[in-house]
Amino acid sequence: MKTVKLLDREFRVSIPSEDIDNVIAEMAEKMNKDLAGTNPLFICILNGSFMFASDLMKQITVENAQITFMRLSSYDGMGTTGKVKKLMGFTEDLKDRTVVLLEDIVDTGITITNTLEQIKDYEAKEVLIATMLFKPDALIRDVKLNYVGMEIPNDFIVGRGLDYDGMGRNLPDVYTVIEK
Ligand SMILES: O=P(O)(O)OC[C@H]1O[C@H](OP(=O)(O)OP(=O)(O)O)[C@H](O)[C@@H]1O
Ligand code: HPA
Repeated sequence: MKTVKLLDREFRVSIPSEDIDNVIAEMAEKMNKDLAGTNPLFICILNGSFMFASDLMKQITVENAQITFMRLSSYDGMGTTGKVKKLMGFTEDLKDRTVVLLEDIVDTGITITNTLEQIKDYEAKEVLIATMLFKPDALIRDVKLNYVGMEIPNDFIVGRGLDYDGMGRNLPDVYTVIEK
């Protein structure tokens, strides 16, 4: 079993990199069809989404697609603080645009619903949500996800952009914590 130690915790591979590559390719294919002619603005929610956004955007062929970034943070160690801090905003005008929020993971749903709230006043034409991973059993907010790469169990994971106290974002595979 492939494992990795990060700080005080051990993790085991739970989703190989190729499986994630495949679901991202499927998401891109679907978006290329759905979003044709919309001049979409993708918003990558940093930090965790940097790798997903990069892998996805290389496969987006929609004409006039754009990407921008915002940085939010709510996790401390392995748990949500329940409070979403905005650390960096964006300057683009969203008015009358098709906006696609890019998330590495929707877990409790607190971050994504908070983001929707934050951009409500920008009067986008529509706001779609694309997430690489989704934990349905952890969700405590009512939110519609338009593109979901993979549904996963409610366990703490790292890799592919996701971190444990800043560690493990660079791992291409996804790892699940081994409970002590
Ligand atoms: O659905 P939720 O329970 O809100 O969890 C999802 C959010 O948690 C992570 O961000 P985090 O706050 O850890 O910041 P990071 O992206 O910088 O790691 C992840 O990137 C999502 O944005
Ligand atoms: O399982 C997770 N791992 C790392 N970061 C996260 N942010 C939400 N859920 C997770």
